Amino acid sequence: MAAIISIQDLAKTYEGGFEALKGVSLEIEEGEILALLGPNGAGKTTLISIICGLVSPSSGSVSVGGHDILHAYRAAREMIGLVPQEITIEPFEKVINTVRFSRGLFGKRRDDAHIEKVLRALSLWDKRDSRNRELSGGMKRRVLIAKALSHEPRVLFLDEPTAGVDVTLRREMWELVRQLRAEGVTIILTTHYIEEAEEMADRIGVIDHGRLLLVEEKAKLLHQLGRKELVLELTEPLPELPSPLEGFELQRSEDGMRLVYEFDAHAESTGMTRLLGAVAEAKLSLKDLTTQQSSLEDVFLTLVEEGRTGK
Ligand SMILES: Nc1ncnc2c1ncn2[C@@H]1O[C@H](COP(=O)(O)OP(=O)(O)OP(=O)(O)O)[C@@H](O)[C@H]1O
Repeated sequence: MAAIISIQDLAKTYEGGFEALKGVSLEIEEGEILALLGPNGAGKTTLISIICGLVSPSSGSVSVGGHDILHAYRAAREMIGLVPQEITIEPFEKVINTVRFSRGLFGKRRDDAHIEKVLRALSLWDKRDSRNRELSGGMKRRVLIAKALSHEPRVLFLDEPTAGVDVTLRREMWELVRQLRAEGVTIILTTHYIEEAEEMADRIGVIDHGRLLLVEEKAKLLHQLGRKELVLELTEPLPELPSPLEGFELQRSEDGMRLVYEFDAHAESTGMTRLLGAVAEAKLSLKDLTTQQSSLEDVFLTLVEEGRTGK
């Protein structure tokens, strides 16, 4: 797949000297769903805002569909729909006019059929003649999405789409995002919710302190997460591995009181039965036996921690 967004060595230092982005390079492929994960203040919104032309970069370059965001701003911006974090809609305007107007801003001719399709997809059609201020918070959020889709963008940015949104609306949004992807729209979402990234994304990027720490296929990350550990706590210290256990890749703790066996939880054969047979043969006395699985959350925290300590 070809890259629809190409980000090269992007940096941003805000007035006052704060470095919000420190050299981010990233290729976003056409048709993918990319989730950007990161703690508060990591630089996610700054990154999105630069791509959408709301914040100017200090250095580096970005192109959208081959259009440079500085030199061909209009062409680049036209390809993008942005759903911002904060609700910004005219309170007294009717829903349908809000969405129509957004389309007009991009110089696109009026297309009521498209506006109807978008409003229906977001369960807003029945509310089309309501004033924005009469809507619930969740519905206002849908109006933001409808606005972002009004000009048929090829790339959709969702900045914290489901923050403060109830479970039903969250599910509906996920469904909508999938539909859009099926239509070929590229989607970039920022989130604090690891489960959201897990549920939705094709690739996951982790960002912290203005740096992109990792971008990885979700399937690969989940595979790594499929690694489990079996921990054997012994009643007595083991000075060395007894011969029945030699064929296994076991880690022995320094004090000799623990053995750790790593295995792939998805594999057909985990080797655990054989291992436990060998443990019995070696006549080891066990105090406890546990399995642990690292979650995406663990991986995320480890990465952020490593990124901070510069490992
Ligand atoms: N206009 C600004 N002037 C100065 N500093 C700013 C400005 N906008 C953002 N920052 C700082 O840049 C850093 C990154 O902010 P940004 O909003 O990009 O983070 P984020 O990852 O989107 O965080 P959150 O998850 O909280 O939305 C923060 O420390 C923030 O205080």
